[in-house]
Amino acid sequence: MSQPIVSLRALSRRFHGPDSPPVLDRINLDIQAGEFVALLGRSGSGKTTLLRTLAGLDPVTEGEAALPQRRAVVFQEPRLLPWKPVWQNVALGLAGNATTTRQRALNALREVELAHRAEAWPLTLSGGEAQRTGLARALVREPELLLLDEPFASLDALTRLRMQSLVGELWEAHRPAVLLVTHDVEEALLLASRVLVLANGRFIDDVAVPVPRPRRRSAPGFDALRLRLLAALGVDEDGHDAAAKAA
Ligand SMILES: Nc1ncnc2c1ncn2[C@@H]1O[C@H](COP(=O)(O)OP(=O)(O)OP(=O)(O)O)[C@@H](O)[C@H]1O
Repeated sequence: MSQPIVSLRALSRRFHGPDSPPVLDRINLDIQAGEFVALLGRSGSGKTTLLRTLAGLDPVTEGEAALPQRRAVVFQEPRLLPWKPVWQNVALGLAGNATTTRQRALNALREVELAHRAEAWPLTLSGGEAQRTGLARALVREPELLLLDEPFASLDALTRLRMQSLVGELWEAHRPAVLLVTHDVEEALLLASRVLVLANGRFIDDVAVPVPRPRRRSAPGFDALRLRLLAALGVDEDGHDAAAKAA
């Protein structure tokens, strides 16, 4: 296999001094170019901390991290600058003259089906449009590693479904490596080539998803993977704590 573009070795993260319990505990992780990885875990398991480390937003103090140069993040909230129109938010920080950066921003907006809102003010966007702007702002940088931190969590169910398939299409078109942090087992299985489960700062499962694309929940094997991942998360199908039910 070729050289991974992300390589973490014995990476730990503590927030309260060298003797505090680690939030990430000697993590090893390789991500290959173009691989779509989903990261599942219960609340507080360290998912965002890991994503922030891969984004270079959190320092590496224990262990080693090799990361690609071009990385981009889409957060749960789009974090747009309200005083700049949509296209300028997308173009923010791009190198080049005004004409080419505008053109690049417009191309990215077209890819997320938002070219018609290029001149709009962020506060006039719907939640889904704002998130698509965030996605365009990430794509325009042509990232080798795209980090998605629960990007659909605050969207309504239908918009969420549409965004999921849009992200799948964009990944197929551009093939960045992706790390998608999510709470949603089905979302992970619809999008990722591989699903990791984090608990107490360690990976407790690492599952390949050999289901052909475009993925359907009814595809053979999908449900077995869903049940396996729910079991790893320790919840039953209705979201109840499996251990509590067994007791
Ligand atoms: N800057 C920080 N300072 C101190 N503690 C932190 C900091 N960031 C995260 N933590 C702690 O690290 C643990 C893991 O947090 P993290 O946000 O990575 O979890 P998560 O899996 O993303 O949770 P959620 O699904 O609820 O977003 C939590 O106990 C959290 O309180």
